[in-house]
Amino acid sequence: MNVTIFGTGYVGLVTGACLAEMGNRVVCVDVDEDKVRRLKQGEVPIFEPGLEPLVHRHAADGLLEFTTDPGPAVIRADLIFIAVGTPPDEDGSADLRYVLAVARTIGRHLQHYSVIVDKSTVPVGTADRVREAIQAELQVRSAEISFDVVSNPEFLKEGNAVVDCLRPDRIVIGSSSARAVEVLRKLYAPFNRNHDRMVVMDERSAELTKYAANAMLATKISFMNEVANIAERVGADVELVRKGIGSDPRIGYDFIYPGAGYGGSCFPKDVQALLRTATAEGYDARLLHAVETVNQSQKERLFQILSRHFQGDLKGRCIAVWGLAFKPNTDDMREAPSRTLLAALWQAGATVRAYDPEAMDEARRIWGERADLQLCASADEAVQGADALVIVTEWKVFRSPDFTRLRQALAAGVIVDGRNLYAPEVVEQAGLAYYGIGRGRSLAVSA
Ligand SMILES: NC(=O)c1ccc[n+]([C@@H]2O[C@H](COP(=O)([O-])OP(=O)(O)OC[C@H]3O[C@@H](n4cnc5c(N)ncnc54)[C@H](O)[C@@H]3O)[C@@H](O)[C@H]2O)c1
Ligand SMILES: O=c1ccn([C@@H]2O[C@H](COP(=O)(O)OP(=O)(O)O[C@H]3O[C@H](CO)[C@@H](O)[C@H](O)[C@H]3O)[C@@H](O)[C@H]2O)c(=O)[nH]1
Repeated sequence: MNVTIFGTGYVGLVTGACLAEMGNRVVCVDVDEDKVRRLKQGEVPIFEPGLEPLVHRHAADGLLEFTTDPGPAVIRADLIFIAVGTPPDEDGSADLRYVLAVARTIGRHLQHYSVIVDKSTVPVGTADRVREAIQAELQVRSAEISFDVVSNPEFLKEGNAVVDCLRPDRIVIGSSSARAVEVLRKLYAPFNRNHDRMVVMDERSAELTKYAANAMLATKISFMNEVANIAERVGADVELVRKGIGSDPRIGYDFIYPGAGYGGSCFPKDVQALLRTATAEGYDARLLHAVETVNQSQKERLFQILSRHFQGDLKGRCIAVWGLAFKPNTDDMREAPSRTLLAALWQAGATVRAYDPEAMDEARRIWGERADLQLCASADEAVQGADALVIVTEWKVFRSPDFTRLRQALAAGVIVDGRNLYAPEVVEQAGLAYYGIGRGRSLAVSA
């Protein structure tokens, strides 16, 4: 089928490459000229495992093209995906300006029936607004062209996006048009070979499904961070508690890892947007408030632990940081807990030596040159001459360091394990002070 995708970010580019992999002819449109130029030259602007080979393969066989020119891309399409950003507005609600700009562009160029598929995460009611925006442009042209707008939220995870897209748990389709659902059934048939993953519902329910999924996952994380904070106070180890509850299939092991708080481009903004939707409808979503509040204070935990260890005086201290990306296997630093930590360390007069396997360019882009930040070429280099080490992101390469060497490198001999990667007793045997998250066994809490 002829597919056009607006937006070549994590969702648009991955979707485009995966749909090309299934034999569709895909054109990706973006307003960012530099991004499109790089993509045309075969440069994939984001780090996402497995994406580069797919993009190269289908750019070479002609199934995947990139352009900044929306007109021909709209005219050729059986399906048009909207996969542009929906960042938080000033009050936390989703900013729909990019989605609606694409809708107007579609309306200006549409020539024949197409299915407009919204993949961006958008508040309930957006499908109606997209439909109205397209219709308004058609009226300006006095054009009578039928089209359908479908909500098809995306559930991929960064770092695993290609696998998630090729083998989705479910494909949620929100549409009241039988014709549009048929078109999507055909498009997604190769993804449905072993069992039908399509869940068809109305647009509003599909839009809410996306927020409900992210809010549920964020709730699990905040709940577990809350349990971790209780565990510290009562002298229990949350890692044992995690295993103890995860073995109950009703709870499960997924998304119950305590840590430095959730980050990324989705959970923080989507929890906030759902809260705003509820508030706008006169409902006080107390649970969502709590999820967000717990997360904000959890992002400050690593700094609090360091500050307590150094008795409130971090001025002139040098802190090594392993991991800057908001999670492993990505270079994305949007809302990353590392940013909260570094800001607090700088505010307290400390300097930072940081290393991340993939996010160094992004870190350079965000912070530029500063006297209080050394971006290091390796994990080893980051700890040389530092007083303490903080693990913020659980990259595999940080999982089994040589603690004896770390003891020699770290002047004050302190490890803050923000992801509970290590066994406290093993770290302590090397003569290091160990602090984890919710590991009451080794941490007497007074704060
Ligand atoms: N990143 C994820 O893991 C993920 C997963 C599921 C859903 N989502 C949702 O999908 C949407 C996109 O997220 P993303 O992370 O891919 O965003 P992104 O910021 O990485 O990419 C968005 C792209 O859209 C482009 N764009 C903006 N206006 C445009 C226009 N008028 N025409 C063409 N292109 C335009 C931007 O230049 C940018 O390249 C958001 O609503 C997000 O919440 C994201
Ligand atoms: O047990 C856990 C699991 C995750 N996290 C943190 O939660 C954040 C988000 O992680 P993850 O969900 O793996 O990454 P995203 O790429 O943000 O994916 C989420 O957001 C996407 C955008 O909406 C959705 O499509 C995905 O289904 C949803 O998992 C990260 O900071 C993680 O460190 C924890 O602290 N503990």
